[in-house]
Amino acid sequence: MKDMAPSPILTLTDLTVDRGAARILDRVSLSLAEGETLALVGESGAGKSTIATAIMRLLDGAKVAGKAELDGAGDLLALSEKQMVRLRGRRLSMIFQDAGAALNPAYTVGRQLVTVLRRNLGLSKTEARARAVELFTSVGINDPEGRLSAYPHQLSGGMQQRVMVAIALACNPDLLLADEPTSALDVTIQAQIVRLILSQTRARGASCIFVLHDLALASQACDRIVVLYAGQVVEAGPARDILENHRHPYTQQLKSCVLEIGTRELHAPEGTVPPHDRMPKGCRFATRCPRALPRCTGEAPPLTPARDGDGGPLAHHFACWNPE
Ligand SMILES: Nc1ncnc2c1ncn2[C@@H]1O[C@H](COP(=O)(O)OP(=O)(O)OP(=O)(O)O)[C@@H](O)[C@H]1O
Repeated sequence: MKDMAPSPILTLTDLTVDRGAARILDRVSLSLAEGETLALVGESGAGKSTIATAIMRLLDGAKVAGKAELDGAGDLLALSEKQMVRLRGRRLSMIFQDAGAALNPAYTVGRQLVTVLRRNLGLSKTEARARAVELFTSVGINDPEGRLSAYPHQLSGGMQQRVMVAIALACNPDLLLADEPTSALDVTIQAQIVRLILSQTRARGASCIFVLHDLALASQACDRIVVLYAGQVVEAGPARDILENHRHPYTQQLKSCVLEIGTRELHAPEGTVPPHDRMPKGCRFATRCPRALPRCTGEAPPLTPARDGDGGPLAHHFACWNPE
């Protein structure tokens, strides 16, 4: 019988990142199916951006171990910089938190987009300009022809991020990494930009890893959620399972914080994350966990499937000795 499971476009195996004595990411494994959107959630410092940046091979001054296999390209962590240059933009693209800082202030946004199109797709000047107008239209930029000659500072934050989305999607990448692309924007336009990124990636059949703070938004917008705590995956699975049938007490805390405060912003649960260079040997969440048992401080819980016999990398799993 033909296997109908979607094939993974990206598989991370034991991705580990050290900065000096601090272990920022600890054996993170996850898989992303073709055409799937996956949200990385967790409070500040959990390592979400580090995962995205490690996949792009844009981490400076860190020691990276493990594997990041992109379908058809092999282990990204083992490729040369020259090979990575060929993949960035074409197969992998990233949208950063602050579009204002990511765009070059000295060039018009049209020139920046046209350059990407010409360099990666080998289009002529006229073809690239026509394609740039189409892309600006698809990301909801009014007067796309006129806006091509604007400098970044002449555009609002929301417009700048739309330009970044157009640049990131210009070469139809297979995988888009969006690192909290709305954190520098007004609350009123945050959801619009998230929806725009997801609709545009889905329309192109691309996969997307979305770094988000907001568990509610992640569960509405994405297919799967990975919850990170202090550099480790504590729970992962289909978005609905994570929202409605989560097993890890940290996921519960993330969810109740949002619900209690009644905003769309993720507020950190009480207490603080242990420092990276002094992580406990047991469960890292034990010091803040209302369900902690003596075992939790002595022994780290392994990731366990939430349902018997449900062991695939895309299934719901969690790491806890005393789950909800
Ligand atoms: N360039 C750097 N030098 C030193 N430490 C860093 C650097 N970048 C990140 N870190 C540390 O790595 C840890 C993980 O950071 P990361 O930005 O990946 O977390 P995050 O979950 O994305 O948080 P946020 O939501 O605040 O962006 C943090 O403790 C951070 O201080």
